[in-house]
Amino acid sequence: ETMIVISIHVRRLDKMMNGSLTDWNLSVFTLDKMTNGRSLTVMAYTIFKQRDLTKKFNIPHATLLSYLALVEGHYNPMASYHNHIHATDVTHAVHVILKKAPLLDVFTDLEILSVIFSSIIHDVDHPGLTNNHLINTNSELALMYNDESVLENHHLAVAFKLMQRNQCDIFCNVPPKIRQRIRKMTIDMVLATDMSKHMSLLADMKTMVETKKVSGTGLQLSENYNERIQVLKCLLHCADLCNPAKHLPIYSQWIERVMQEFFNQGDIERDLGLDISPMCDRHTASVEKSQVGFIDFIVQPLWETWAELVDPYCNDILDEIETNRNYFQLLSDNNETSP
Ligand SMILES: CCc1cc(COc2cc(C(=O)Nc3c(Cl)cncc3Cl)ccc2OC)on1
Ligand SMILES: [Zn+2]
Ligand SMILES: [Zn+2]
Repeated sequence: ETMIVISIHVRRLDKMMNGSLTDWNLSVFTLDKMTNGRSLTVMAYTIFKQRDLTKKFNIPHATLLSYLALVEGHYNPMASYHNHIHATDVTHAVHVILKKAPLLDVFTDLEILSVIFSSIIHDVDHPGLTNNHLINTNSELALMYNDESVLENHHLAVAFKLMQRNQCDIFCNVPPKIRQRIRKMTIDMVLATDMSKHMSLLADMKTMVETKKVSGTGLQLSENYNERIQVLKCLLHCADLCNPAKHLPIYSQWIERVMQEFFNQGDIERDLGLDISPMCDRHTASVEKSQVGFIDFIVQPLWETWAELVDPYCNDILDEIETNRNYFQLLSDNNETSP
């Protein structure tokens, strides 16, 4: 599609979505159908406009549209989960979390630009395989990145490389020092989406909870970069893990997709005679059990710590997670009892 067609989509949807954009349970699947598979460009452009980021950072509209369309086109359509719709979902989640009362006026425009930019690009060109699989199969990517946060390093390299394309440097009018700060924050946040960093991220957040007095209104963050980036890393990580916090019809579609992706990897590992990765064997995996485990060990502890540190009022999210967890626990019990 030409830029004109996309900007027509954007303008038309901008009006429609204006109200619903901050709706936590907006269906990005419906949005993607409405935008002919351009939900990331439309979502991201609308958020940039609503937050006045194009004006604040002097981003030419055509450059923004070109870069967003280029990034969207570099998400892997063959990945059933880690495609451009996941990026739309995470970008939308970051936008909605940032709008919550305790976070209003906490972050600078630069930090808001950086975390929204990070969510847009955070999984670009994902192969639909895990880091461990890429390492165990001696892939080119693992070789390139010495087995360390292989995918996350790749997403970052691709995103910044694409910015060098003609008329795609969205930070062309940003002073070099500020560009450098955006780049540093983006690298730190996207590297922190590596699940192998989850436990240390959670531990650091719990430390912050211990030391941080959350004032009556919102989070009081110091000027210290490490403290501020810590919360931003967690924000993006929470958004990356927001599926179980959505209404069941939406959450179920993400389960379908992640299962398909994991099982596809398991099929490859079986064919190669490798050990099949956890939850990736379609012949033995229990979807219900793995979701209960995913919620109990990863998602609920993360969101509960987020609530303690930042948003004591995100009970609606914690309630949704618990409701979904109990639903899959029930399914799992029934599968046990009934033969
Ligand atoms: C049977 C396959 C299976 C796998 C799981 C775990 O479930 C999920 C896991 C993930 C999940 O692990 N996402 C992810 C993140 Cl946040 C960061 N880096 C890599 C990855 Cl893969 C995202 C969504 C899920 O369910 C909706 O539950 N069942
Ligand atoms: Zn990722
Ligand atoms: Zn992701």
